[in-house]
Amino acid sequence: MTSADRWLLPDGIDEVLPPQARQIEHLRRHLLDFLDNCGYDLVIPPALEYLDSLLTGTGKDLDLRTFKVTDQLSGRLMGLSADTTPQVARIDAHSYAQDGISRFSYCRTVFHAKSSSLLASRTPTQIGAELYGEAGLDADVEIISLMLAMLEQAGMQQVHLDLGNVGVFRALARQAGINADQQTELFALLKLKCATDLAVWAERELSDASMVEAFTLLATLQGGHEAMRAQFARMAELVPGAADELEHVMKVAEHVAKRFPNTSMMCDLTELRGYDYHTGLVFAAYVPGYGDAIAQGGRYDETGAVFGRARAATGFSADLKVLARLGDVKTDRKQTVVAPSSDDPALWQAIQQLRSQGMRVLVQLNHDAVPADSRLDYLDGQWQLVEA
Ligand SMILES: N[C@@H](Cc1c[nH]c[nH+]1)C(=O)O
Repeated sequence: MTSADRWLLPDGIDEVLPPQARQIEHLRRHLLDFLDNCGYDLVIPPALEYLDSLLTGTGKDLDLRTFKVTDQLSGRLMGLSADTTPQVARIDAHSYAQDGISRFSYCRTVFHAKSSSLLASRTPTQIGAELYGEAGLDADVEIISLMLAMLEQAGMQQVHLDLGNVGVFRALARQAGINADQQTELFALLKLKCATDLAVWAERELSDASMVEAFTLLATLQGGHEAMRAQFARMAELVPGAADELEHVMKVAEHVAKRFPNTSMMCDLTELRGYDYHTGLVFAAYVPGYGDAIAQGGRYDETGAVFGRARAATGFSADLKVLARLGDVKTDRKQTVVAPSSDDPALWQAIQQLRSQGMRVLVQLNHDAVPADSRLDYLDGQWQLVEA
């Protein structure tokens, strides 16, 4: 290993330097205060825990994304948390199981063995909120509104919202009786958003003509919610099990549009992004010039069940570092004071007092040229602030 190699960071792993680190920290405090003002209680789940508890009930995609290590103490396999949501679900179901509605927020580093996209860091700072105990429209509208309001607080402009519903796909798959392998193939085709390939697949794999029509229709369910009405109605006729979920997407879209008239919005039922644990309405926010979602979330009503308490659940997450970069957060420049190096206890007292008032005070060391707004000088028998 050459000395140059020793300083190499692994792919997708970054270090944050001044002044970006200060901006990120400023934004973290601001957004957590905002989430607190909205009634969300901060939780800090462990970064490392036994793999069983970390991955129980979450699905294969999170497993593939999780770094694994052996615990030298117990010999058991542990994992570095790749996503805070299942851990918060466990807190809600088990460690902090309250009656009624629970609201939690979080902000911490998570670790991805495999990054979620070419743009994404393998150590994102995941910030988000989760809401438990309410299955209805109000909870979905609350959490999407909270996500959009938080993005506003982070300085995001021209946010676009995508609404999808994995429940529609699941209801369709159930009715058509397709197996797990066929579902995987379908997922891949829907991700490519190629209606012709999907139609060919449906003709080949399905005998029931109404199911062929339903799958072909699914590939076209993308557009403004008003424009989608007729297609949604046809889909509900073909797949009665999806009718409630379709109606739900429409209602959520109407409510969110009233609160955020300037946010462009699109329903996209071909969008099956998200983790395996999502069960219903899913959503993602985008801004121009950035190819990935800047925040995403959805319903995951089943996750708490494996921890002993199935609860209605919805939430969202974002990467704080991405928000800080795209939102161009302005941090106030603190007034900087330079003080001489001296063992006078009165100088030490004066320095501490200025620091407690929020000023940045540096003690000048040898050859240290500090750009400062003012300096501490000994004048008329006391330490005084003088313009630099
Ligand atoms: N944790 C999910 C988003 C989410 C939060 N709550 C529900 N879903 C993600 O990072 O994609």
